[in-house]
Amino acid sequence: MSPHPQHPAVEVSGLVKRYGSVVAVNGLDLTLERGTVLALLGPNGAGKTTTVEVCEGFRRADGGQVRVLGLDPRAPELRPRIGVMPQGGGGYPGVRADEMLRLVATCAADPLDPAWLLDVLGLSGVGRTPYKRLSGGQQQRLSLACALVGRPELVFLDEPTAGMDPQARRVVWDLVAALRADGVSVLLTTHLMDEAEALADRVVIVDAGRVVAAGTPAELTSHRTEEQQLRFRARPGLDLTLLSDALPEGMRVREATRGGYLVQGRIDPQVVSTVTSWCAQQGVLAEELTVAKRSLEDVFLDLTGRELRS
Ligand SMILES: Nc1ncnc2c1ncn2[C@@H]1O[C@H](COP(=O)(O)OP(=O)(O)OP(=O)(O)O)[C@@H](O)[C@H]1O
Repeated sequence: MSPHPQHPAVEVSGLVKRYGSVVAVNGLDLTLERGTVLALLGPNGAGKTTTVEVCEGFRRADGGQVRVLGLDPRAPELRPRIGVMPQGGGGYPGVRADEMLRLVATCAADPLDPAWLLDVLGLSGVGRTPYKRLSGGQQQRLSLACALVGRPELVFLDEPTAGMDPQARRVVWDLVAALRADGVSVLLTTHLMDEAEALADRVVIVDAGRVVAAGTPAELTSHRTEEQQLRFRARPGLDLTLLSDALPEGMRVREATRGGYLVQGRIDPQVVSTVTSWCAQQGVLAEELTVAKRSLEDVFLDLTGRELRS
């Protein structure tokens, strides 16, 4: 056995964080294994940023345990080993993009070449542009470059692709995949289900400061393996009582959006036939009929509800 067993990159247990009377994080547990990517998903105000900021050492926990690379998150020796991309940029308004990255690079023992990193992130053309004149997506990419230039073992990315166009998002996704391939551990927050599905080894869904589900994207979406969805479009307001009676017990049918119908349960060929025959009896053509398993977004909405958060 190794004399220095490797600790997980991040270990959080029973984390509690309050802001006055607001309980932002309420007994949250998560583990980020080394060399893997973990995505924290949750509605607005769920406590994702607060959790990440405690792990980064920027906020003090009110309760629970947090270890980062086996250390207290506020330990000074962690600074050169972690990279942080905060939500919403954080650069000095007048500093030029390349100056800012070079400045951060000087703090690292063995930094990446800033010019190369600017090029990888598609920022070479704006290297001389002051931070305040960069677009939101360019500021985000510069912030990511600053998080990575010191060759960290662990990076925290808070909504790394927020405000980016699809091309820039793709560059960031490729970069995160490359980091993982290099053995870097990544803890990211996102609202994008496709981002979590594409990048993360594990997804932790948080709501109201607590974990409501955790697993690989495949585990989360196949939690109820027999559960599938049949969707079709038809004229709005169809009376679904007869269809409901004709379907096997346990199947649910509803008009999920205006004219968009959803049948949930174990979808087999007989069910598809029942739905199309019923449509024929109603004299309607079922358009865009598809059968699919539950997506990560369906799991997320089932767990966290469909109403908007303030
Ligand atoms: N500095 C603060 N002072 C007071 N309350 C705060 C502060 N920061 C966050 N909160 C509150 O704590 C709760 C959790 O916020 P947090 O930013 O951690 O959530 P989040 O999941 O990151 O949300 P979002 O997806 O909108 O970024 C919210 O109710 C928020 O209003």
